[in-house]
Amino acid sequence: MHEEHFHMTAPLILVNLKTYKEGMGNRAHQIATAAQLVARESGAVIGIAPGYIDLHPICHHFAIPVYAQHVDGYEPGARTGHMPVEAIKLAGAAGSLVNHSERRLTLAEIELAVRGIQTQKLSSVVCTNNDITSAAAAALGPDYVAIEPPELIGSGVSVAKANPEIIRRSVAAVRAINPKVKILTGAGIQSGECVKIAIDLGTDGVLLASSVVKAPDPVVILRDLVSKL
Ligand SMILES: O=C[C@H](O)COP(=O)(O)O
Repeated sequence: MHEEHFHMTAPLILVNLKTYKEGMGNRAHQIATAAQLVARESGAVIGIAPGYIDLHPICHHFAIPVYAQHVDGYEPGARTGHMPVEAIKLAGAAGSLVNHSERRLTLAEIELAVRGIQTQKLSSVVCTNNDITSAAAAALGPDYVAIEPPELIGSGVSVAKANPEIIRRSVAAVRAINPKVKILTGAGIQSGECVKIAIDLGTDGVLLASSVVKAPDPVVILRDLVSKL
């Protein structure tokens, strides 16, 4: 999956399973099955970011981009409880989120993780909370910056509708620093309309979680999310 993913220009719908009970084990496989089905029938690029335990089996059973939720930039070696980039690559991951709002890192750690991901030729998605941190993240040259206002995460209120200004400002800030960096936005994304607003504001896709992970039938939500692409 790696090569196609790097060269893709289509918008990315990236579903983070977080540590929701509804996103673990069999349910992670159910969401991956739904993502693959909807991606195939729509032509959209739908990736998922499962927990580490589910990363390897999902990478090997599904032809969708699979991301780790976090990675450490350290070299493999005498460290305990860390996740080297080499480990997620061996598991088959396409890349990793870095600095998610629920897994914040120091600036030095973000830089180390982005370099490690680049060295392994995987895809990096650096999460940010506003336009200023988006500009700082863009200076590190990741594949994606994902702007998510923390107060809207998991709220059911869509950033695309509640705060389109922060998306606009972040797109401008990232483009001014490095126009090659792609942009995702997230927090409360739940429908095709949210995705359309995000794309129309100049982003390259969305990062979302609860609306898909907690849905009784993830296929229904995923079909709606890609309906206006
Ligand atoms: O990683 C995903 C984001 O934190 C958004 O979460 P949410 O879609 O539940 O608001």
